[in-house]
Amino acid sequence: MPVHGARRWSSAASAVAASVDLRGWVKNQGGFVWSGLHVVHSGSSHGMGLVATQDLPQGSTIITLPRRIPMPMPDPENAAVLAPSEGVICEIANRVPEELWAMRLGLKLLYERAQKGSYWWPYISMLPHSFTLPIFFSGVDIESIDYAPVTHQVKKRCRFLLQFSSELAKLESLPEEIHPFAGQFVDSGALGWAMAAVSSRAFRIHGVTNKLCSAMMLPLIDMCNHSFQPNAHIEEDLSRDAQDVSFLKVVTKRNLEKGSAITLNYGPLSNDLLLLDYGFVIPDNPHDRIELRYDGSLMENARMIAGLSRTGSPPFSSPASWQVDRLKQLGLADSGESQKVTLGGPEEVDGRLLAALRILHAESQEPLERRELVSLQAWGVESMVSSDNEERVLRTLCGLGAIVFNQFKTTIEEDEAKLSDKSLAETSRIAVQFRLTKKRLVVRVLESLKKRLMDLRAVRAEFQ
Ligand SMILES: C[S@@+](CC[C@H](N)C(=O)[O-])C[C@H]1O[C@@H](n2cnc3c(N)ncnc32)[C@H](O)[C@@H]1O
Repeated sequence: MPVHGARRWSSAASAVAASVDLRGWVKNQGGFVWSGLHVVHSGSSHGMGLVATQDLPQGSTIITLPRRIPMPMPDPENAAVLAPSEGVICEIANRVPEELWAMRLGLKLLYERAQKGSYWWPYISMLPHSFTLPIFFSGVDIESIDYAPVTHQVKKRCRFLLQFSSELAKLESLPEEIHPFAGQFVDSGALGWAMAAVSSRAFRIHGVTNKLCSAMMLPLIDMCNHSFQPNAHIEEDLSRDAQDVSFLKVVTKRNLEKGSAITLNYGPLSNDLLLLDYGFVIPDNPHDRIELRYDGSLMENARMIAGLSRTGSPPFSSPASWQVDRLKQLGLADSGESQKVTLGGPEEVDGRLLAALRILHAESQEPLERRELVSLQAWGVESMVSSDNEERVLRTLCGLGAIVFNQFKTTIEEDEAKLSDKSLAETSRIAVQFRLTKKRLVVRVLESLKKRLMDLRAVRAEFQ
């Protein structure tokens, strides 16, 4: 099922000398690269990166790219100026589901990679040959992720790549002049390589002009690694000169010391997205969450695990009609996509899940009658139905956390022991790191819920 690297696929770009001076190329194309900026191998799992070889003050521009350097998806509305083979790219890109946007731009990358004399050769030849994204993991490593929402996505992407490559095999009947990949068969490995190159390196810039909304490959800028506390950011360059050449620039957000790695924030991404699209995870990621499908039976199990007896309320799996009405308002009464709820993230517990449990634990509808749904979805004394109801909600959430935690096949200690094995393959390491971050996240949420419970009990004791 996993796809294999693009080994068999030859590219025109590979004919270029292995070591291309990307900085020199950017400058030759009319861009600016600060003289103290160097491309280095970070010596860690981060791969290549950019470093400052001198101190630099905050607000300094370190890279500017002219408009012609970024590689966007060809615009089908400009069909008149596109080469016929590029028009074919636009056409096949339309068959790619929206959620796999990286594959669309990946087709353009493969197109350029196959063209002799492509403008982007110097850039493409510098791209990594392999990626640590889970579409390239072995079946064992995919299973070892041990987290259904992600393994499901990985398998879906692998299936798509295999199916799409057999669809693209039909392009073989096209005459070579209009064949988008210069007559070559694009296998699932080549497609996976391109999708990975794009998902891990393209940027979606939301600038002030409407031309900046689509994803683009940004040569050199894409050598910057990620940090949630970045020291640089990308800006649209509004001070264009008469030739309208500068387009995007990277500007320092802080004073840089000599030796600092230049980092950008790739966005408020969960570890799921970081793993799927970039092939790495961040321990203690503040944007990470555990995804669950809301289900009355699951809530009922959580209640039982928490040791809570049923008071006057019906089982959570068959709530009273007034409860169903409120759950419907939350979008949690019918099955479907909208039933995704989460634990973790800045709010710790998904507001809809919190509100649903407050509703399910209410013994009658009276205390809820005057309650707005938004209020039920927030933490705080004013959002509680009653302190007794809140205690039950918090305990049920702890039960839910325990269920989630126990679903993992290994313990935190076992994962830590595995990671201490220096001979562990990189992809196996990433899979274990991923599931470990999820478990630690559940532990953090549980600790925080227990603290809320203690605080609530302390307040209750004060008023008794
Ligand atoms: C936009 S590229 C950055 C340049 C890249 N390091 C290279 O070798 O070309 C994004 C990739 O860099 C690596 N990376 C970036 N930030 C990272 C981080 N904070 N931790 C681990 N790997 C990171 C991941 O492999 C990711 O897919």
